[in-house]
Amino acid sequence: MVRQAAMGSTDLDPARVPALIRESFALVGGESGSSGNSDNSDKPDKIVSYFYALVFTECPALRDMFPPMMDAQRDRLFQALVRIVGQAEHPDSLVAYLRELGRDHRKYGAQPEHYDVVWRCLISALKHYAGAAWTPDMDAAWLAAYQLIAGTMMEAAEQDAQLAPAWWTARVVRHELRTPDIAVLTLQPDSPYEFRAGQYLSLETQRWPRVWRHFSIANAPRSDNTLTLHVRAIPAGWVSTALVNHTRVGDVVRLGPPSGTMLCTTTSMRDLLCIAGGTGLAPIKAMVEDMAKWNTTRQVRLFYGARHDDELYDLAALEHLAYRRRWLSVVSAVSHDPHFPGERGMLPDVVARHGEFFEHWAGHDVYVSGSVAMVRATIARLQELNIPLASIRFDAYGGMDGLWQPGAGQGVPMPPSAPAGPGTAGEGRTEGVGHANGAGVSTAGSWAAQGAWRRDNGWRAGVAGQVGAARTLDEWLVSQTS
Ligand SMILES: NC(=O)C1=CN([C@@H]2O[C@H](COP(=O)(O)OP(=O)(O)OC[C@H]3O[C@@H](n4cnc5c(N)ncnc54)[C@H](O)[C@@H]3O)[C@@H](O)[C@H]2O)C=CC1
Repeated sequence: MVRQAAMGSTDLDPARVPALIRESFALVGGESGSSGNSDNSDKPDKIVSYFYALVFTECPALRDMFPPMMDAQRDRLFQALVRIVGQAEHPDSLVAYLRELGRDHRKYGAQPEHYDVVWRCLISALKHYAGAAWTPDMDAAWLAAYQLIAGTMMEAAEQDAQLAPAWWTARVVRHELRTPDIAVLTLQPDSPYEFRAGQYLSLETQRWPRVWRHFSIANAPRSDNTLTLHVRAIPAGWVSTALVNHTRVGDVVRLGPPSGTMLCTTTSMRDLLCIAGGTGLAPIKAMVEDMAKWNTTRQVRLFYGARHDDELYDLAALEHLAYRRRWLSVVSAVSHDPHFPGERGMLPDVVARHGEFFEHWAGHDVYVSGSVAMVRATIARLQELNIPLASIRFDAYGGMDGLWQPGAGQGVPMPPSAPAGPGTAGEGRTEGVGHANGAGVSTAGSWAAQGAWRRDNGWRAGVAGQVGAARTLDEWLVSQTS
């Protein structure tokens, strides 16, 4: 019965799935994002802790895939749920994200049977905290959702396994301390690492096994296969501190697959406005380096901001590139030194000031990269300058997910109260959540349509097939646990 509901039978009208998912998520406090003042405010933390306790009880071997400290992991799972619930009306918009998540989970050693464990524990945890208000229709709605989630992830992982390793080892071949807090590292992966300029990767150090953090690749693809990362050591940031302060040439790290869609489109003829705050420069630098291989006509205005001038750690390289490529101009700005003789101010203000001279900011393709706060403030200011959202791309991670809701172009900024990613800002990106940019959101999808798409394309195995044999979710749960 439940499977039929997901596939569009009369048992559960598929059109009700998004509303049911939202309602049920609200029951466990999910509607407030993470913390709020309602009675539900601490439920998200509790539910995710409870979920992991169930997972590790049922399958103790899974504990070895996770880091000793689970705080960031808990946060990421909740953010992923928020994202899925937030886009429940548009499951087709989740497919690319879920495929990336599936590929990325190969590095943890995730197997198809693990998805079953996760499903049982997730639904048990949701029901436990929702209490009596939980209804059988909510079971069916979540099952429909999970069928898409797990099926898409497993399929992507399986396909990726034919093409690429689950992870790469890479040796540090260069380590430059540009400031006491910022290092530029060059890595030599052990086998070909294919990526596109503007993408990011996840990285694990030997010092902190199983703790993965995201960093943008700061270079265009090179013939020698090396990768450069820009890393700022964050106080109490395990991986970033290890990379900046405790990593030496010859050390080995592990890399996950490249992700992200903040790519420079070669088909557009428009000039570029690039805005980079601090180490957020990394993906922008990669794009500019890439453009140096093929661009001749498009003007690129790059605004590069730091708090103090000694933190403009890559300015010399940018100016050198601008000298050789006349289509590139770089404006550097310092925000926290009132005596700095050059351009002063926060990046959005500096960009707005220069817009007076460039009446055509609105005609530019815009790329923004930096902290969550910087990206939010910059997008808000760009909107004041009548720059259409559809022309703005940003490198979003973790906490940026809450910035977007389906609807227009690249997305629609939400109020600042939208969920941010506590505890991980500054450590690159939040693991397991990925980007929120891309080519807009289609409104054509539905859970039913996605189910049909899966079926037509031979969606098989895993949760979908197994649950299908049971008549109700509870029946299936009993059959799985007995
Ligand atoms: N390492 C990497 O590969 C990447 C890092 N990032 C993120 O970039 C950020 C870089 O941080 P930091 O180097 O510490 O730079 P930062 O926080 O010192 O900011 C640099 C500049 O950005 C602007 N800015 C910062 N906060 C702002 C706000 N609230 N409103 C308006 N403008 C603001 C200011 O002009 C400031 O001088 C981190 O959050 C990091 O996670 C993003 C992409 C890639």
